[in-house]
Amino acid sequence: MTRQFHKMHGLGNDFVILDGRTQAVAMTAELARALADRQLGIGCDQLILLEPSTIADVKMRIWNHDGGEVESCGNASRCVVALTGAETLETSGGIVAGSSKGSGVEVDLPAPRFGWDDIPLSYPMDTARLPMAWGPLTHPLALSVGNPHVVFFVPDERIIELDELGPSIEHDPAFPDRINVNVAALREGDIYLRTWERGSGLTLACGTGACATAVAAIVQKMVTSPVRVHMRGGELTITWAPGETIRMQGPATHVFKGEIELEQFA
Ligand SMILES: N[C@@H](CCC[C@H](N)C(=O)O)C(=O)O
Repeated sequence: MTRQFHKMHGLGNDFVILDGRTQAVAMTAELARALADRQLGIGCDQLILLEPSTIADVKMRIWNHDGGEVESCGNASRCVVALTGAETLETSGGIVAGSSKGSGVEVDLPAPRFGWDDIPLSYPMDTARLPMAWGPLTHPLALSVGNPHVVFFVPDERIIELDELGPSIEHDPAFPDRINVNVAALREGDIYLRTWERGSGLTLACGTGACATAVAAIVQKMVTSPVRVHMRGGELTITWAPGETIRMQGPATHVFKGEIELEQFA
């Protein structure tokens, strides 16, 4: 039996979106991994499944490239708002509000939490194991914007070998559920960001990473809100003040829709 899917991206962070409200989709880690596979499946950073919700317009479930189901996805939130016209999304990381604005989409993520449950406020970094390029690290902050992020401010994000150290920080015992790793530099009042994503590796953009990094910079008075966050796939504008939800503004692109036989992956 074929299922319809949509291929979308937010600044090159790409998604396969299946609507489980109109067709039966029983998602598993194995099936998500198979669909996300860029050689053997459709290919994406995250697999998104829409389901009915009793507390929002739609429930959005998210699986990373490795098949792990996670709490939140900023770029996908904009894509789902653009695709469905939903104004509220239920995620396991909290309720996301959104609306299409002109050529872009604006979403509000839940207010951030600094150091939560058993996550330290500041990552207990053994800086001795960091290459010199990481420079004199300012306060690496761990925070949740629905999903977990650690943010390092470095002299120049472009020279950081994130594919080397990203995995070891992602899997550090300090983060029992693993973590998304952000390295950012400040230039002319803007943030320049690269993210090693939990379960998906280096991506062209990370919406929740942009939100977490902007919040970490604002709370340490390194920038003022609203702030532009530049990533390899493009830029987002983040607006936040302590105690508030986090507003993210940026594009959502529909690439194509297709059909696929899920049973082939059984
Ligand atoms: N790319 C997404 C984040 C997707 C989930 C993240 N990798 C995690 O494991 O929490 C975004 O745009 O926020």
